[in-house]
Amino acid sequence: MSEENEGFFRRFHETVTRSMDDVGRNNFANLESDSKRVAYVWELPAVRNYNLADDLEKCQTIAKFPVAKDSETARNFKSEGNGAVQKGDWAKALHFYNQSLMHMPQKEAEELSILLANRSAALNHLERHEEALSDITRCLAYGYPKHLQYKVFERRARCLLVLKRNVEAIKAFKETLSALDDTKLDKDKKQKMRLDAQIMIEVLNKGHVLAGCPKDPEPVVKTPKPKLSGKNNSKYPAASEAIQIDFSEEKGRYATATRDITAGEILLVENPYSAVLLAEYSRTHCQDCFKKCPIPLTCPNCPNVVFCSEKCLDTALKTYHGYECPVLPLIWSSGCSITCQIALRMITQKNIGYIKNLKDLDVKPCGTYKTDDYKNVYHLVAHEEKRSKDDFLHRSQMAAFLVKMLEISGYFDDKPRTEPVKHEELKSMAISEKNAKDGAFIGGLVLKNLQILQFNAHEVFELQCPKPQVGKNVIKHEGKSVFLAGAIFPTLALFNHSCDPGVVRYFSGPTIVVRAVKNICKGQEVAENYGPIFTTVDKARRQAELRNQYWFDCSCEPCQQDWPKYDDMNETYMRFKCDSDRPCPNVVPVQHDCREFMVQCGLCQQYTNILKGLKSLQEGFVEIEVVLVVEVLEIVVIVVKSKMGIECGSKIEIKSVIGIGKKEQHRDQNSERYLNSNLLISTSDAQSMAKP
Ligand SMILES: C[S@@+](CC[C@H](N)C(=O)[O-])C[C@H]1O[C@@H](n2cnc3c(N)ncnc32)[C@H](O)[C@@H]1O
Repeated sequence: MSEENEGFFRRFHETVTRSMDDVGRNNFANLESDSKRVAYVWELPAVRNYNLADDLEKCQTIAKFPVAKDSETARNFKSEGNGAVQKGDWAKALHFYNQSLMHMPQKEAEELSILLANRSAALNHLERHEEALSDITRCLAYGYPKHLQYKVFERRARCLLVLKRNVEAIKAFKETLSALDDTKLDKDKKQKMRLDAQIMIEVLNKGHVLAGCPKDPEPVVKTPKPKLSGKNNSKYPAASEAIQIDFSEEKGRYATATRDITAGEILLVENPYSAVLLAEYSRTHCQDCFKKCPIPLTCPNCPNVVFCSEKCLDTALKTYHGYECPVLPLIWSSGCSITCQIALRMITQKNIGYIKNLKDLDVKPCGTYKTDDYKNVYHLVAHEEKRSKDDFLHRSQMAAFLVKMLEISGYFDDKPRTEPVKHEELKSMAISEKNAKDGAFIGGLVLKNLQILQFNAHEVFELQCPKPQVGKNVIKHEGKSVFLAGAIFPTLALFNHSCDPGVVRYFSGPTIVVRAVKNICKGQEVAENYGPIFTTVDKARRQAELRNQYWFDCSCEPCQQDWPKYDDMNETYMRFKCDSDRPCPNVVPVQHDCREFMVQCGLCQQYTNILKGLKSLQEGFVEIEVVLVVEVLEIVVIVVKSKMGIECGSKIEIKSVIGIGKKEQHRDQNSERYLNSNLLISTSDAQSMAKP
């Protein structure tokens, strides 16, 4: 990939780093706070004189992200939509109207209203009546021309009829009648429509009385929110009361079971403190709740992001998107990774007044551990004491760049800008004098966020599940998890890793759900999975990955006892933990045709009774090949192969599940469970982050 395609941040980083001599580097290394580090970067001549406008001219990726809406592009899409209507291709028409709406500037209110009316027609034909109704309301709000309104009122009435909302339909037919007074239709047509509407009102009124004047049915209820099994923990409300957070010098904080936990229990349901959608999904998924948006609402100012509802649009505009909107093309084109975008969102989601009021951040918070309290996030592991000066320098440059973007966005003036960024504003990467103090404080927070996210961010997945194929004794699911966004979950971030984890994660929008996948006894650790697990990755690689990415030496059971991977397990012998009186870490291999029940350990020479182990195997073990997620919230296990006399195709109780998804997919996903967030630059999408 060419340097231009990679984004311009790398060039900025290299230029600034090269410009520093040993004295400058030493001065930087001696700085003691994050805000001083970022302020130092802005003082460097190479940063003050850095002309980003020059870089942008060379940057090819910027062309992918238009900075403003454009009526010509919008009108071209609209004509394509109208062409598709003439051919009766309503799905294509919907696609083009969506595109047109995305690009149409807000000042073209009448054109927007016509587009929405056209889209409602397409939706009605595609039998998406609820969505057609929403577009009709929107088109009227935009000022749909009076002489055409009879059309949308009549469409509204027909949609309501299909949805059996007859009382509302009567009202809509009455609205059609009054709107017909304003039409330019010829007399006969008008008369016919009037008669049709009157007949419908009469028939519906009679039917309504005959049926005993029932109320209209309520609109369809959305998917219920996932719920914890049992009560919430009073100190950590996102977690169940079955979990507590302990501390040790060598492992920091970690979760343990306060009582026996049964496989399948939901142990944590948490909203993210911050979450950011990957750029490649910004026009297909809601920027705020990550739902797929086949009928998008668009940002009034930019053509780059979509929303699923007025509620999400409103939330985003009033907070983070209001500020990010004018600089998003710059941020995406810089090539910065999703982690850097989360570090920025942790600021933009709150206004400058809130951020400036954050006091005594270094005092450890006590009391209830709330997910939306920045202080809790601030105290997550950042390993500052182990960082090199080069690491700090690189992150400080990223923080300086991100805060410069904030300045351009109007964040410091508490007023989101609406006009596109001008090239003159990019002739220096230093922050202006008037924002120096606030800039240093916020820069310090962004730098801290970058360090925290390195160890605590999660990837958010969307489960894509096409219809299952039902065959003889087997239901085949081709579902796959797609990496959609990055997020930080403050309570889940307190769970440590084990290569034989006790839980799995899945998502309902940006909300994370954590379920036990095995029985966990009271007092035992409830461990997460940071990526490598013993079933698929050998010990040396697991240890290297965990050391490199999370800066700890894993001493979990599979690492201590060097458990074999699935593929290396030998069917001719079984392995039993040495069960002698003395604590012995050995695993005793037993041939499958062994006739003894007391076998001797090669390490401690004591005897282990293997009958106990065999009995628990018989009770709990089945060979599970397929583990499915049904409607995201329910885990169901279907046996397709069993050595234990369980019928194929039957549903079984979960005793021990190693993950969600097909065995193969589980393997693929595991390496990507956590963001590779020690990296600041991503080359294309966040999946293929390149080393800085
Ligand atoms: C997401 S945090 C987990 C919570 C953290 N222990 C705390 O005190 O906030 C990740 C960090 O926890 C520590 N950690 C996680 N799993 C560990 C383990 N199995 N053994 C030792 N340290 C671990 C490492 O320092 C790692 O960088």
